[in-house]
Amino acid sequence: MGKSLGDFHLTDIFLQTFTHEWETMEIEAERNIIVSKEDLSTIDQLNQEQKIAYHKILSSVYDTTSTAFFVDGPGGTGKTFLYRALLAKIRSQKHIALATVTSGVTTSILPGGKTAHSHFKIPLNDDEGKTCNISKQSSIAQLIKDAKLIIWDDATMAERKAIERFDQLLQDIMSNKEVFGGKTVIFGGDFRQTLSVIVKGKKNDMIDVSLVKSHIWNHLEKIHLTENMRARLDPDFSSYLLRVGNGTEITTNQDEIKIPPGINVPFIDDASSITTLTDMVFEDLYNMAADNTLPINKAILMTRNDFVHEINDILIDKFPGDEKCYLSFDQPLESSGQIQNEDFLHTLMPKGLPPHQLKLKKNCLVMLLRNINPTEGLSNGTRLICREFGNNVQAEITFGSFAKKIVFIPLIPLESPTDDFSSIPFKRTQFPLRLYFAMTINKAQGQTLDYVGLYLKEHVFSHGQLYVALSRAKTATNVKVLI
Ligand SMILES: Nc1ncnc2c1ncn2[C@@H]1O[C@H](COP(=O)(O)OP(=O)(O)OP(=O)(O)O)[C@@H](O)[C@H]1O
Repeated sequence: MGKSLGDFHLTDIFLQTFTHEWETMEIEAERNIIVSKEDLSTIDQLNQEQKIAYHKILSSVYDTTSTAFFVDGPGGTGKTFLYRALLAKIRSQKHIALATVTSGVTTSILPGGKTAHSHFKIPLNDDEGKTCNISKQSSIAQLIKDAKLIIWDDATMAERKAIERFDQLLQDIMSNKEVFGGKTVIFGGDFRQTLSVIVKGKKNDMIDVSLVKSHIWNHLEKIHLTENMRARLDPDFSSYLLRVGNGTEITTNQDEIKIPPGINVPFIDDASSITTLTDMVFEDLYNMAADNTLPINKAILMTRNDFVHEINDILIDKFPGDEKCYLSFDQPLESSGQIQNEDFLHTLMPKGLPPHQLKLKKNCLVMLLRNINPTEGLSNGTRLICREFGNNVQAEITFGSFAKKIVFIPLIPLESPTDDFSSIPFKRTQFPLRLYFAMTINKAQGQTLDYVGLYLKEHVFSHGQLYVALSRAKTATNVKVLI
């Protein structure tokens, strides 16, 4: 059974030594990131807009006058593609470039990507103090000092205070009062895709806490990408997406956006409509199970976790092959009455945790739920195909720089999220995996999918969420929406 550091009841001195060694390993890995041929090849593929941005940013990196940038572009305009080209160029010259994202969901999309919290120890909320927890003499500070470029993707999802603390940290480490201590920093994102910055916040509350309201905003040189590279083969679809994202698509009297007829799957009843949608998206389920070389890049997107589990259960039952079912070991983190009951804990399904009953089959697609080893390609959000089952799950990485690599996923203890107030705090020991037939819209951010099924079992709470979901697809013919 896997254990966490806390299970060993280590003394403070041991814990400090362990943390120090762990950090040293992480820094060493960061300094030695291997650039894949695929990432290097992105440099020659940049479109005109990306090329101009690429050269402008590189001249800031190598000149003495450094600039901070904001790369703005609707979904699919190749922001990530541009970052990958920049990271590949700088790292291939044996320099350090740090890739940061706001949310753990998107860490796997950038090579060597880590959350801002784990990279720069930025406090996540006000209770944790006002500055980043990094001393000027530490090896992390030295790494930051040595970095030629720092990229922070999805900065539109970050609270401005976090970015202001990051600015203070860089000024302190660099002993330089210029913005970001005179370092070349790129922020990027798409305000149309901002799902929620504050829990249950209204649009104006979200704007108030976002980067645009910070004094830093005016210091950022804006770079705009406009060509939708994801949907470039379907210009009408691309224009429709932009109207949805900009809030200019015509709405009904109830402020609802009409889904074009070709995309819409009419609702008859729950069971038959789900069958229609799943058959459309996964028409080749038998081929997927039989041919372990087939790239699987499709998913059904939904608004809520419990709906996702329902669809995943239906599809794993349909997926041909023998089932392997792993049962988790669940323990409460607080001791009181009802929550002591393990059977009750088994029924809980908070976000970011694997299910109590993890049903898998050979060649089915799963998503990793934790950063096990980002420098070796195992990040939160990494997509894998299950190959063999034993004490570990043997799986193959499907996309990105580590594609085709065989990895072993261990059993680990995972705690329920602290920001999920509907759940009881507990620890689940399970493989950190979830089936990938269906996922929440939130989890799909940053991805490009060959086929998207969208099941809106309840109204999406914002145009932004609808926009994120639809804009994962490349053409209108490869999107189906069931309402
Ligand atoms: N210059 C290019 N040549 C070929 N393909 C490209 C180019 N730029 C982007 N793409 C492809 O277009 C798709 C979308 O690109 P990317 O994910 O970088 O966009 P994005 O702006 O980061 O999107 P999102 O905001 O939705 O995360 C990807 O499949 C990417 O590989």
